[in-house]
Amino acid sequence: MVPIIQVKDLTYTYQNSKVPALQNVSLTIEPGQWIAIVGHNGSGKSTLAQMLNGLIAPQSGEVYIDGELLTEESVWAIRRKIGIVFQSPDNQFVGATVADDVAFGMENNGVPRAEMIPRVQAALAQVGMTAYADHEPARLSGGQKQRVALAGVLAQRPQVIILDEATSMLDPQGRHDVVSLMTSLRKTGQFTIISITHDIDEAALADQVILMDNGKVITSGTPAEIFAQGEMLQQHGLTVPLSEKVRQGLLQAGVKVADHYLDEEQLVKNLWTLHSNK
Ligand SMILES: Nc1ncnc2c1ncn2[C@@H]1O[C@H](COP(=O)(O)OP(=O)(O)OP(=O)(O)O)[C@@H](O)[C@H]1O
Repeated sequence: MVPIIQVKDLTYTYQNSKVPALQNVSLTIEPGQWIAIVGHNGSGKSTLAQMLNGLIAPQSGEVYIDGELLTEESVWAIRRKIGIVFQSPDNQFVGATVADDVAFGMENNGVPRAEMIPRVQAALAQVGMTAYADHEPARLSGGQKQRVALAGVLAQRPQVIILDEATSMLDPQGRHDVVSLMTSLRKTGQFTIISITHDIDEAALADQVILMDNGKVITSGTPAEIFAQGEMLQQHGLTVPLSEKVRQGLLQAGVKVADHYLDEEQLVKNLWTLHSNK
């Protein structure tokens, strides 16, 4: 299988900075996966995301999307394969109505008008925002705005969706709505989802977690593999999910919980089984 994303030895230093934002970053992402990229502020996550769709060109190294090398010539075709939803719900709207806004990316890509309408409708249905098609984007809640931004990306039928801290400015309900949407998009198997996040509980839902620090990839693995390394996470300024803290606390107190990472639901089941078998 051709990896959907392959990054080889990427290095980048911003013009006005002495410290590299990315240093020899290499990684391979298989299609259909949900990847969480975690790391504390300034670790290089957003720079990497912008490099994946050619918003920033690498100073050295290579980016391959779906087997194709990202170059000045290929960047426009490749951008159609990769949609990004950014952090701020307020800075990504251009249309007067929600429907106009969802259509905007397709207009830029020269999709015929007759094709645009059903694609807008389908994308709005996919994010549960059909009833808001004629609303002004500015009047929506933060979570609704991010769902509309995601609809704009979906309407372009990308292979990869990057969410660059797309839930970080949302209230718990908005965050929950966007994360549920990501879960349902994953189930379709049609997209590779790359979520850059500070929310470790959100990262726990991913298939793979990539930990970055100081412009480097420190480690990657399943959430279970990564969260079992609590000390290492702390060294890089991150915490472990609540369920893992509870599990470790219980182990220390002599409770015979499972000896590996469990998400909240699995931990509750594990404790219930222990209780029932007493
Ligand atoms: N436009 C810029 N000009 C100069 N330096 C920059 C610029 N953008 C980012 N940097 C620097 O590059 C490094 C990586 O930043 P980047 O935004 O990629 O990290 P991040 O992990 O996404 O951080 P955050 O979680 O805060 O968004 C940091 O040292 C940052 O200060």
